[in-house]
Amino acid sequence: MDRRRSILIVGGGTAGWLTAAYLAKFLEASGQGALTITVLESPEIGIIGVGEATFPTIRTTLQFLGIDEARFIRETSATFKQGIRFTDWARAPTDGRQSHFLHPFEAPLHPDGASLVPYWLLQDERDRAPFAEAVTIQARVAEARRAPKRPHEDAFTGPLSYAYHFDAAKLAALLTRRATSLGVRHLQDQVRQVQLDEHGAISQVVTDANGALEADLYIDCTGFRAELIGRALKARFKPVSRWLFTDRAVTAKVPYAQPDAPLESYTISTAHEAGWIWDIGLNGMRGIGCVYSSRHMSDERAEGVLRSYLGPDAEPVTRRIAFEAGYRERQWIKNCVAVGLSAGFLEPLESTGVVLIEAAAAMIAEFFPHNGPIDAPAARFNELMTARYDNIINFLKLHYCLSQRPEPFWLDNRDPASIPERLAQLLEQWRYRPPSRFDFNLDVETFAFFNYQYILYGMGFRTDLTPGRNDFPNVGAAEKVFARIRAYGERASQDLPGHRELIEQINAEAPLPA
Ligand SMILES: Cc1cc2nc3c(=O)[nH]c(=O)nc-3n(C[C@H](O)[C@H](O)[C@H](O)COP(=O)(O)OP(=O)(O)OC[C@H]3O[C@@H](n4cnc5c(N)ncnc54)[C@H](O)[C@@H]3O)c2cc1C
Repeated sequence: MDRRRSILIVGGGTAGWLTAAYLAKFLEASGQGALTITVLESPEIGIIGVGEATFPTIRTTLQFLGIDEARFIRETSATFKQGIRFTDWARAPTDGRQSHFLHPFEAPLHPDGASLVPYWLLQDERDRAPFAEAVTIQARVAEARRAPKRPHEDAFTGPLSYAYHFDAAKLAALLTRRATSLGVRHLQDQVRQVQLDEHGAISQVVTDANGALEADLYIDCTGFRAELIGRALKARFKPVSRWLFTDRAVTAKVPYAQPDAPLESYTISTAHEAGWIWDIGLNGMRGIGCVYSSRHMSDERAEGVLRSYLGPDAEPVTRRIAFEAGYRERQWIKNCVAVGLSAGFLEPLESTGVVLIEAAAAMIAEFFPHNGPIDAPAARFNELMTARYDNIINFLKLHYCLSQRPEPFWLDNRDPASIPERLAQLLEQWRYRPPSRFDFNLDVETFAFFNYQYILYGMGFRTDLTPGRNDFPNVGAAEKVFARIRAYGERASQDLPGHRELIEQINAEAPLPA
């Protein structure tokens, strides 16, 4: 067959434009430029416009797309993200005293192939350094409000791993420009009807202004509306609310109190009685959202929790978003594949929405059948994506089920019946040994063993190695490495530029020609 195959992407949020740009670039990069790709989006419906925090994979994706890092930072009001700081998750504040721990992106230092983790576990709990601070210099650097890189360093790389916080609407606009420059066709229109053929595949989508449109592959990026995969093809949605309870968010954007207010290079996640609050420092604005379980908290109470977090002087315009935690087990059916919120959404914790889009886009690009049945990759795609969702559920649940907070939401989260079986098995094993890379199948994981270690030991989980203490004889050598991490961390906190300073410097540079 020498006819060019065509792809119609319905939806122009992060999912639609990232997938479009990725496919266009991949096909160009691999010299197979024989496809037509169209994005159809409805300006009336608009995009969800949340999703401001990302995971380090985004650097590789943006670099692959050929987007200049400085331009990306300027055009999306982006800041650097070195991890997440969890406040009041392990226990509720007492007498106003809060507890916190950091989940940094940088893996624990692993000198000469030997893990430091057993040696940290065997230290005296009463006076050892917090886990993240003991095993990586990134904790000190982030807490000192330093950037993960210096201005002269190459794009998308630096001494420390990082992702970004950005304005989601501005990212969609930037991706639109990039995708169209790669040859993606852009239609602004609304799909009113999706027609199926006698085999149950999509035969055409009917739009207001462009009539009926046909393609070989339809990519559903219509967000929670799931117009193609859900409404037309009736792909079953698998709710996961028995494990993950949050289902609402009330969000606000607020200006900084002063132009030189501290700019954190981590997402602040503060637990409350029935969920948590995200606080994301963008350039010029803070994005804040209160995530909660409607079974445990009313909408009015959630708004009150958000307002008291913001303080008496803030007058935010708030927005309420309802979601149902879950995903579609069949995300690729016949000639339709879903990417983004139409495929599933768990909750905002640990910023997995955009990572799942990146994973799906990369898989569609590599699997794309240039000839033969268009649904040939469907079974494998569905297997890999659902495994990814299931594994993320385990990681998210870990944050909730280890908490010692006393409120009903947190007690319900500790109920063994609410803990997925695989996670319960792992937790049992981790009482006797720390998480290992062999616990996970990396092809279908978003989070590695060390991400689990940061959460476990940040939350105060105990892995008891004391009966086998003699199996870890290199205490002296380990202590020297801990001291080196401390010293390097202090030096890096002096040497690296301030986070706000670096963001301001990048924004002050002359923009590149378009
Ligand atoms: C409260 C909340 C917080 C989140 N926080 C994060 C986070 O911090 N990090 C992260 O990675 N992810 C986060 N996410 C997920 C993230 O927002 C999404 O993964 C991401 O924005 C992608 O959305 P989307 O493109 O699938 O959908 P949308 O942005 O909703 O886009 C849907 C598109 O489809 C179009 N459309 C719909 N129906 C039609 C039709 N009939 N005809 C034509 N066009 C149509 C719309 O116009 C729009 O262009 C969060 C999600 C929620 C709900």
